[in-house]
Amino acid sequence: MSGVFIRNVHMRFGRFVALEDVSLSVAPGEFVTLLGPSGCGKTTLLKIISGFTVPTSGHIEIGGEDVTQVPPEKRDTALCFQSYALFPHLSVNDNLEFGLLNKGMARGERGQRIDEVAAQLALELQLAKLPNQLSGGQQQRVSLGRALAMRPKVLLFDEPLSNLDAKLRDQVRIEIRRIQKSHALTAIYVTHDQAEALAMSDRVVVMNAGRVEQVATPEELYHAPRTSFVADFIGNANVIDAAVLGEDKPGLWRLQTELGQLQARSAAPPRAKEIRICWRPEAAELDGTEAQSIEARLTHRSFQGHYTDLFLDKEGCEFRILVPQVHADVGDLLRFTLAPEKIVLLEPVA
Ligand SMILES: Nc1ncnc2c1ncn2[C@@H]1O[C@H](COP(=O)(O)OP(=O)(O)OP(=O)(O)O)[C@@H](O)[C@H]1O
Repeated sequence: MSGVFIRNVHMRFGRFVALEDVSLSVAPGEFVTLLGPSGCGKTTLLKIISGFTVPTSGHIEIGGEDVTQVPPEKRDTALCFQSYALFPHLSVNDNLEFGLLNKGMARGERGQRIDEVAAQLALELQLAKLPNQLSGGQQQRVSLGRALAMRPKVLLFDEPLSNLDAKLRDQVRIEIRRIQKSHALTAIYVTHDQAEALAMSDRVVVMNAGRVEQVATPEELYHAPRTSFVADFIGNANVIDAAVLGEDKPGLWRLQTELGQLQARSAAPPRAKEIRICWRPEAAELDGTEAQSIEARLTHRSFQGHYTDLFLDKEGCEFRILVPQVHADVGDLLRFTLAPEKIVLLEPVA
């Protein structure tokens, strides 16, 4: 088992800074996702870990060894791309076997590995076909199978499920996770799909414009985002500005906001006098027992099945709440409560 250590990596393309001082430690057997919007540097970082790109400065360690200058084929990693990079003249079976042959694996074991991944990825009936006789989703699964069959110390994935339909994507996600866990492989997975990142990962690295915004478990990212970027990128959040007035009791902060004075509970003190705060739409309660309440006008409602999405406005400050049931019409004034524990203190206002 090998961990990956990324230390102070910078990457410049000419004058453009693609990665700025990125550091990250991935434990052996851990599944870590790089998540962020298009162009934030996820693929560049993955290419640096796999050895296809050498960083402008900084270091990569795999299994305790500095591999920054080691070529990709000499690192025990397998990279599974979004574009499949299959050998067009080889059958599916031979594509899956290629890396195993290069590794010098015995025939019996090769056959066993291929049968195993073919079954896991529902490719048993495709083994004799050539890549151009497969659908896009099947090609993507062959590419994935090729990486999984190798069982390298570190598995690297770049949006490997982008061409699968929703149902197959769910199944393959579970398979990837099962194989990775059962062989205790270290995995680094790139996606811009936050639902995928939350569902699959031990920890998620949220990236923004070449920098790491936050590294945390999915639960932590959702409930305790550190910045408004993270709060907004992971699920839905109401983000507003607040001025810190003081500490009413230890860990209970009084804030002045557009919604009036609010109390927020946080063991860590606010990072400045003027900060952003957020809360999740489902954190508010209509008819709640909490003393801290807010009155606002309903501007739109959208029925979602087991809950209703309410859009509210208080003197120009707009926000959303999710409630299980509501008997109110657009234009009505609604009172809802918001517990201080549900309000998260974010970064200083720039
Ligand atoms: N070889 C290169 N030369 C110049 N600029 C590059 C090069 N490779 C990447 N970049 C730039 O670096 C930035 C990060 O690219 P990268 O592919 O890492 O983004 P990403 O987060 O993976 O995006 P996506 O989700 O769209 O794949 C982009 O602005 C891209 O244009």
